[in-house]
Amino acid sequence: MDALVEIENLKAYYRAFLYGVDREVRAVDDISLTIGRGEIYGVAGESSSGKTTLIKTIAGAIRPPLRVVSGKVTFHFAGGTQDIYAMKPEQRMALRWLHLSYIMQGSMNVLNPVRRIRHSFTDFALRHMKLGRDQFFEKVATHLQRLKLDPHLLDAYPHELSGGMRQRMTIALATILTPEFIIADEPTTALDVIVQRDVLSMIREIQHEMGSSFLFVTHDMGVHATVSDRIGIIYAGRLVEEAPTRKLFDMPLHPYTQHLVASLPRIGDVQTRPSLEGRPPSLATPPEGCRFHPRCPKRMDICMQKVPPLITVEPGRRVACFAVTGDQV
Ligand SMILES: Nc1ncnc2c1ncn2[C@@H]1O[C@H](COP(=O)(O)OP(=O)(O)OP(=O)(O)O)[C@@H](O)[C@H]1O
Repeated sequence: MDALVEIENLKAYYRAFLYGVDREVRAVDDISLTIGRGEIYGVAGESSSGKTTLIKTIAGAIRPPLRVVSGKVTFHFAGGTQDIYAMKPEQRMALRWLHLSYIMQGSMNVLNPVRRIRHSFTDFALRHMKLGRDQFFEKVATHLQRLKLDPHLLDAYPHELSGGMRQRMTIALATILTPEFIIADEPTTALDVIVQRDVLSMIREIQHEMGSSFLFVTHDMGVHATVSDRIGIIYAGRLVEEAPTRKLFDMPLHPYTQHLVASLPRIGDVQTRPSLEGRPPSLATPPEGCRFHPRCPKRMDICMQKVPPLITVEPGRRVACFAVTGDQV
């Protein structure tokens, strides 16, 4: 695989005062993964598992109380290879929009609610394009048409568009400079199912036509099944399984992934799906050994004592579970 982004042994903790005690919240705890050129890498996990913290840490958007304890993030963009933590803040800013862009859940965060949409395009993209205004807007119109959006919408205010249309416009904005890497954080969570389908197929088309890589974060396994090429499953700040999407759904290996896949609704279902007992642990006081062991139906003694390493069980497939790999450390 031709790597675009390499994440090695990344640890990022928050400092938090909980009940008067100074603690570390281990939100990203020793994560290593590689995002290939032109692939959609999905990250799944339940609420508070560390997905947003992982995104912030990869993008180098780190502010107290979050700090990177150790690890490395390397981008292999067209301009060369960059170690994100060795870069100055202004160098990191220079990557934004041109090489790396974001699609977030709330499109209103990006589109200025009191200005016509065309201003958002000039604010973010004009200076990077080195074009006169007329040529710039010609290019924007072509891009919108390619994404099946009417260029006249540039004269609208964001509130005049439906939620789905606004999110599509945000995606057009995030992709106008054909960035190599796009981070999408729950981009369809607030949309109804039909609109969600449109937005997902738009993301797929962009990936196909522009060859961009995506880090696509959502808790929704149904969305991952539609859009992601590979999936990394995060539980309590750790990557517990990684596999190509089809394999992950056909034969999930980790008991937590098995639960996620089994709880997806299926047409014709008459039975309710069994829920997992217990709750995810506090990341300030996670359990010893495997963090999933208190809820795991396959728990063994070793799981309470040792952290299961993420082991490659076949090419492109990794899992951190003693029940699958045995004790290989
Ligand atoms: N500013 C902060 N200070 C302390 N702890 C924090 C802070 N922000 C997040 N956390 C903690 O870090 C952990 C991971 O949070 P994060 O937001 O990354 O999870 P998430 O998987 O993105 O959740 P969600 O899907 O609900 O957004 C949680 O335990 C959360 O409480």
